[in-house]
Amino acid sequence: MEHFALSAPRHTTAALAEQTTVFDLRAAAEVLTDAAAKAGAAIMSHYGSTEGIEYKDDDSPVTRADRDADAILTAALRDFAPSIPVVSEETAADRKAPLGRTFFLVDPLDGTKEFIKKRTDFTVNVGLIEDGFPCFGLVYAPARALLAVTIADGVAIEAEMAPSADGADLSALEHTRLHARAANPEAITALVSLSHLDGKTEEFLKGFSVTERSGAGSSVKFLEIARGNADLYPRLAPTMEWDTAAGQAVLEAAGGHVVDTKGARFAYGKTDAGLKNSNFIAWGRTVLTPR
Ligand SMILES: Nc1ncnc2c1ncn2[C@@H]1O[C@H](COP(=O)(O)O)[C@@H](OP(=O)(O)O)[C@H]1O
Ligand SMILES: [Mg+2]
Repeated sequence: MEHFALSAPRHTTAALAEQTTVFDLRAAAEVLTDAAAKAGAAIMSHYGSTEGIEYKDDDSPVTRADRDADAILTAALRDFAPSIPVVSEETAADRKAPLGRTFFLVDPLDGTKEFIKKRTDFTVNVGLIEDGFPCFGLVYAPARALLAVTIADGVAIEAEMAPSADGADLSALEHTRLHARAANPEAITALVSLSHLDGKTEEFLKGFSVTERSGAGSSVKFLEIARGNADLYPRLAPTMEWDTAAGQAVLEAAGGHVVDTKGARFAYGKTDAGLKNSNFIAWGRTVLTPR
């Protein structure tokens, strides 16, 4: 894989983040990589523990790991960009309240079911929405030491990064640029939710020549398409905006696509729907229609 230089200057103060009318994506990537390493360490400190697991209204679990990681990420965002609203899975009290043109979406631990089962497919997610679409995303799978983050418009990288309570320096990480692959329509690799697979998704997959298929939890599915390891992830079952914003940003910067069932780019800020997503389909470089 091609190496990509990380040469832009470091800006870490709130003042600098907000001086620019075009959001400083590079600064966001640095600050959030550091916060993700810390959040990952907090999550891993609870790995394998069954203490403090509660269940939300949609029956999805929330653990101490979710809450600790959320506190680290939201504090980092408030410090970095105090005037940009932060909507987090754990703290979004009123999901119907109007949001401005720009806001962060945080899912501190996506794939909580997989985390509880002590699998490795769970992630830390931070996305930035501008005018309805994700323009920045960070996805971090601490149990895989795998970081993916957008560092400039249309550029996403992956790096090996161990969780660390001391944080991390993005500039010091060895990294490669992410490129989604072009699909062979006769041999599609599809990814599906491990915990929320449904009949509609099974039906949809019959429209394509799927020769390989695997189940995974969390935004790892977006990541595997962005890494060029799979072609298709149909999601015809409920998710929330914070589940998908970061993964979509990374995948789009890698040359992939996330579309709604009409083929339009998947959009955000759906406060009328309480930030619930409608169905979507994630693709690598090639978007196919069912045969
Ligand atoms: N009934 C429901 N309504 C809204 N979102 C749901 C849902 N059931 C599952 N989800 C979302 O789907 C995510 C898991 O997706 P996957 O199955 O691909 O791993 C969950 O993320 P969390 O694990 O962060 O709660 C949760 O937000
Ligand atoms: Mg989630």
